[in-house]
Amino acid sequence: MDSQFALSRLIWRNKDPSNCRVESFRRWVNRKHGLQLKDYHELHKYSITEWTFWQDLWQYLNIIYSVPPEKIVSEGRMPEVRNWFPGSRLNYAENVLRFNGDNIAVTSARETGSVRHYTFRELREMVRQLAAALRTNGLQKGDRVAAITTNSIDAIVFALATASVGAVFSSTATDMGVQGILDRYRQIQPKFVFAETEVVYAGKTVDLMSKVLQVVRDLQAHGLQGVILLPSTKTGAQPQLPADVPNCRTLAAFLASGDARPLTFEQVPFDHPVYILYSSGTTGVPKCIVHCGGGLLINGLKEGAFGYNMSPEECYFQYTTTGWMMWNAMIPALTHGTRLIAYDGSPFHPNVQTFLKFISDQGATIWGTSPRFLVELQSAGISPLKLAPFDSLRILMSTGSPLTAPMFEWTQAAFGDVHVCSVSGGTDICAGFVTAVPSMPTYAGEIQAKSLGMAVEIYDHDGKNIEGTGLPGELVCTRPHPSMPVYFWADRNDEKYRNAYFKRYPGVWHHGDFIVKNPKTQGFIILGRSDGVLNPSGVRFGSSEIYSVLDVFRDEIDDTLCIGQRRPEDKDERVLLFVKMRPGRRCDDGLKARIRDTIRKGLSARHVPSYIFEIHDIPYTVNNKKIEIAVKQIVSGSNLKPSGTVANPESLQEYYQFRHLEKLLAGEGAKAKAKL
Ligand SMILES: CC(=O)CC(=O)O
Repeated sequence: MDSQFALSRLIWRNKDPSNCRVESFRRWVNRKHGLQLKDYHELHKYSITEWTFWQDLWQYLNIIYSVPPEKIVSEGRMPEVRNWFPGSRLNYAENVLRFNGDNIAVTSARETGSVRHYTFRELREMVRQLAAALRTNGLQKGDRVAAITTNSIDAIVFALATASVGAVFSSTATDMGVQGILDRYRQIQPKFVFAETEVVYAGKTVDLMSKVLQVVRDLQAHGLQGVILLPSTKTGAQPQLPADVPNCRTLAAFLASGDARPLTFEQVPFDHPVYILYSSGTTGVPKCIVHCGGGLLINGLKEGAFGYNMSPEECYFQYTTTGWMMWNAMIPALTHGTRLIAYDGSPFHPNVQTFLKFISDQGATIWGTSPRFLVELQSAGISPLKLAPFDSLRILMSTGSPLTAPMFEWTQAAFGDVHVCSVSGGTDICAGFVTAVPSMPTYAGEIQAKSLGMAVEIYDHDGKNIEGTGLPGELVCTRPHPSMPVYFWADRNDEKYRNAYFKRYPGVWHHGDFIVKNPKTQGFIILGRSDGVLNPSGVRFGSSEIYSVLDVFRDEIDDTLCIGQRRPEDKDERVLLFVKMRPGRRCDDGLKARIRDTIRKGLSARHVPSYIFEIHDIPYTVNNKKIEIAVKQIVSGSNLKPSGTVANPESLQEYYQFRHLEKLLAGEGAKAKAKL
């Protein structure tokens, strides 16, 4: 299917690839092992053939430990192999806090305009104080600490102080509803909860007190022992403490309850849990994915060093909430001495120009954003370089969903000579499977390569490797790596864990992404989630192929959603395209004809949807991912109770009418006749 690669065009090349940290590492591996690995691809091959690769990383990235590992890992197949570096003792927070000087560690900024810088020394002292208070109040290794918090210095301190004790941290964004929070925290039973009480988003002040109280009152029946309420992010005012919640204190009072003990780091095994994240299913209670400190540390350090050249000279701004894995994944940047920007608020308030200027003024060198944000910039006709120089920016990384080839081209042109890249992995590994490689060229629409140590392959339905064929298939990982989850919380017999990843291909991680590799460039294109693969008359393709060719309609179309419909009575699947129009525009027959024509020419006649419908809204998860599967299930006949992960659950209602297509179309036909 060559159409997939029609838009893959070379758009960027590093002028000095040999200076990249990944290249220094390759030369170091060659010297250490007497090898002659010529390029990234050979280094990757080594990384998935020899277990010593992980030991190389341990040494090269200077993991701090108190007891060395007895070995790297016991050889074997997934999912049994999860015990990496057995015998070792280390601490995630001790590694992350290895810098302790006067360079800025974290810039904590809010859309209200407040910007504060914290040095590594200050960060360490804040972690010390909080860890002392947590220990004084009874936090112990293995206990859980949860937060409902904005992305800020406080959240980073909560996570690191918790990790220093060997306890396990879990966070949700402040816009998560009561049910969503309880679905998560009832399962993990935190001992302490930190919660914001008043926040500002998109210019609106949001009082969180009643939501937080509902949550903590409920969690008291699930082992909660202490509640720490944060001041308003707008005014700094302290919250009113409720009389009926025992051990409820302000953050200031909680900190004051600690003592002057020095910061110590509990020495724990490599696979000791550090974070609990949640699967973003659209129905049912979320799975509680437990990640270990050693795995997220070594893999996070690897991605920072080799994907983004992180060092003390760099400043990394990842736009994220505390409810997305990118928040957890950004923290190891501190281990490189890299400054982090924690931003709380809407990028569109007071306007997107202010946000862009902020990024440039702060000197961000690495900026992580999403296709959705870039599309908004493009649609608004923004020329970023006219607003601000972005003279420090080197890397613009997009993740969360596929960045289409036209959007790659636009972004590259809009930001000039920066490394525009796309990466993909997910919550399940809190890392990337396919990633950015700054020493290699980029091609529009493509993710550059497999991440080191990740044995990514593409399987067909029968489990045959079809990676080299140019045909799309399932993204799988055939070898264990340390950032696999250690387990799911309260998952007796590992059942949910095995079902989630190993049911389809025994012994092989099935990730659920539909992916293709360009045999010419070796780059990857994620075509969508594989349970959303479109399959009319046996032709398999991904929704993002459709989204990609429809980018040309940006002036008229705000957003699109493409899914397959197959109701119990249908013999074959048909493709439905839903179109959300820009204000004042309509999806009339003329536009529908142009859409069909564009898809036919850009892809093929077989990709043309059976029906195109105008729709008011497109459902998204709170982490900005388009929800295809729930819509597919709805139009195919299922009734869904959306989970707290859906950002705009009311939007799903509109799709129920499309399960009775014939009736709907007959009605439309009658209306059209009546008009004549
Ligand atoms: C790195 C990622 O995988 C981010 C995401 O898609 O959620």
